[in-house]
Amino acid sequence: MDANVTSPISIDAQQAQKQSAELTILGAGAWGTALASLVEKNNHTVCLWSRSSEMSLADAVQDAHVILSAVSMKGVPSVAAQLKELNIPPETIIVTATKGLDPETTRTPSQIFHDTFPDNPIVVLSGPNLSKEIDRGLPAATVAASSHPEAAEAVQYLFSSDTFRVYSSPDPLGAELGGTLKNVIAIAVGICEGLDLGSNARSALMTRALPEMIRIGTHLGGQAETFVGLSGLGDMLATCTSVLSRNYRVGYGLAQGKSLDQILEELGSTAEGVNTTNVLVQIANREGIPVPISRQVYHLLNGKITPQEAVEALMERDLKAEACLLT
Ligand SMILES: NC(=O)C1=CN([C@@H]2O[C@H](COP(=O)(O)OP(=O)(O)OC[C@H]3O[C@@H](n4cnc5c(N)ncnc54)[C@H](O)[C@@H]3O)[C@@H](O)[C@H]2O)C=CC1
Ligand SMILES: O=C(CO)COP(=O)(O)O
Repeated sequence: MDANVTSPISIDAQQAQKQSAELTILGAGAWGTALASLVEKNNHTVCLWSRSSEMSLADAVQDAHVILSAVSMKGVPSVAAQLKELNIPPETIIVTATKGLDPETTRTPSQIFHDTFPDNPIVVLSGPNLSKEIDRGLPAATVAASSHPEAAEAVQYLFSSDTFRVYSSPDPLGAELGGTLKNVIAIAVGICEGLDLGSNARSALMTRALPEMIRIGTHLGGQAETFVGLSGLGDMLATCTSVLSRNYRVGYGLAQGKSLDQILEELGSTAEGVNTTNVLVQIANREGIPVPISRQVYHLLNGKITPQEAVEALMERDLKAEACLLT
């Protein structure tokens, strides 16, 4: 269900149509709605569009200087394709806030937007940003990353406030992959917590997950240092330690013996880590990248092993030197 049905900021479609919108947000779910509130707080004009809006997509984006996509991964290819039909000017900044991988092509959302709009500046907005905390006005920080520094800066100023601190970065792919890959790790840590394996196990899991994220993230084009920043380690810490995280709750539910279908129905909202795990393992198999933690999550999500067997498989791997971050 779209969160705009019960949204605290309800933007009348016809009124929004008449306004000159600086920013149009596509996707009125939990994250799109929270982002719209942040921008409204800064006195910018924002138009919040969803596929169930009365307003057409063409009307929603016609005056936008910045278009931000906060739809879940499964909606990104079609939203990009619909936008493509609308002759978006090349100076319009396109921001993506989705954390996922396309199952058809294994591309990230920023890669999809870049391929669709090669002349537009693309910015990734990603960080430790649980929307329920943002909705409460609690302090948070995030990253606006782009290979166009002036576009990253524009997005930085659009969203920054006394409760939301935005850092810029020149590494969009690294920022995006950090936010995406940590969802798989949040499922793993949720399992660990659901099994009540203790603080030592949780610490070991999160620490060893970081080189796994860096290994795959750098292979796909991200910069290693980005993964130890807010959009990587920072987001992993937030998501793996909070019951507000839907991905964590997927893992927790699995450890309690619930079926994936039951967990997702109870969540009633997007948990991108499920799809991301499947795509990630597809990439790892294709490219020969070791992803031991993600692989156990994959087996578990696909009903091939029990949570206990996943733990045993990780503990019984060949012994090795801890060595550097990338091994
Ligand atoms: N909720 C959060 O705390 C945060 C979420 N994110 C990411 O933002 C994305 C969206 O998450 P939420 O808003 O939480 O999910 P949600 O489940 O609340 O909302 C998903 C939105 O995507 C839209 N959508 C899905 N398929 C579509 C399609 N084919 N065409 C148009 N719209 C479509 C839905 O209508 C809905 O508005 C996810 O990738 C998530 O990982 C990122 C940071 C924080
Ligand atoms: O990405 C998020 C926080 O940064 C949201 O996490 P969940 O999708 O697991 O709720």
